[in-house]
Amino acid sequence: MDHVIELRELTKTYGTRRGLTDLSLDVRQGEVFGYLGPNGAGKSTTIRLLLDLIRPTSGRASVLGLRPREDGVELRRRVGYLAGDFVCDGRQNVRSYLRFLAALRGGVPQARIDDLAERLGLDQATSIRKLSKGNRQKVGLVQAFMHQPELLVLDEPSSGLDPLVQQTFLDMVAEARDEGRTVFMSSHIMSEVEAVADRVGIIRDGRLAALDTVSNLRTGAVRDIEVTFASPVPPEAFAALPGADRLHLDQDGTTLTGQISGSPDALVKALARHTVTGLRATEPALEELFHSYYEGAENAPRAQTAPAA
Ligand SMILES: Nc1ncnc2c1ncn2[C@@H]1O[C@H](COP(=O)(O)OP(=O)(O)OP(=O)(O)O)[C@@H](O)[C@H]1O
Repeated sequence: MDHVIELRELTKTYGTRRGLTDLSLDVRQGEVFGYLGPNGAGKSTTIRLLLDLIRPTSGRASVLGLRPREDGVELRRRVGYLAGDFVCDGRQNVRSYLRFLAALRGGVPQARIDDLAERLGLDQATSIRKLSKGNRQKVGLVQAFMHQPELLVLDEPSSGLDPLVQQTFLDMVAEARDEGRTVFMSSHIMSEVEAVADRVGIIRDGRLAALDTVSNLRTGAVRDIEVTFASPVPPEAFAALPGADRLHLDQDGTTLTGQISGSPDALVKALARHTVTGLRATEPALEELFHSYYEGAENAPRAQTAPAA
């Protein structure tokens, strides 16, 4: 099975409201797939459809080769799911709550639960009822990871976690991938998706606005550049470069500024014919790409500051 998740023209309407429109998407075995989008874009709708928590208006979904509707029981056994609105309640403490969930999943070694709880800094002696939001989220993470599922489906998994715990979570995701598991995670936090995802899907208004690797998404982006030369260079030196139609050489011929879109390869080769004394170029962060995609797909992804060199 190459594709752990296959979505075909998946559409979900809520009365007259459109949750998701014609979504087709494949998630490959063993990859971490980051699913990004602003509030109300349709991320949770997609995730709920995967797990048969809601049913599509049209289109179809296949998860681990199974059909969410018909094979729900098997699917839940093989998937680790963290809901965006994960709630846990009850009089028991964290340890007995997790043991209860572990039993539902056919048993999980206590050492595995203890290890995850310890890494996340979750005190299992605390009463579920008294947990803070962040600690409830940790319970949600432990229950999603503990049975070592083939597929992890995580809706806003970092919500409420402090930065150190967020890092631990990212380590857990990377380890899951190293073990051959697949992770589908929605997020608002670009830096975490950038740090861990192999591919990214950007959803806007219920439609897929972009789907690619982080590096390919960046390739189409615009970089700001500034280059200084030891001696004047002729204006025609950079006139015919692909993607470099917005470059400007100053009157002295020693400073080149402007923007370049796509691969910087041709520019680098043209620069190599001269003595370069300074070079500043921006590396567009996923965050800027993301904002440009959901603010208006017609705008080219645009980099901001943060010198790359
Ligand atoms: N039960 C529902 N009834 C009516 N409309 C709904 C329902 N659930 C979602 N929607 C609508 O569907 C659209 C997509 O919502 P969804 O919750 O999937 O977005 P999201 O990307 O997960 O957003 P967020 O980041 O805010 O959780 C929104 O316009 C939302 O108002």
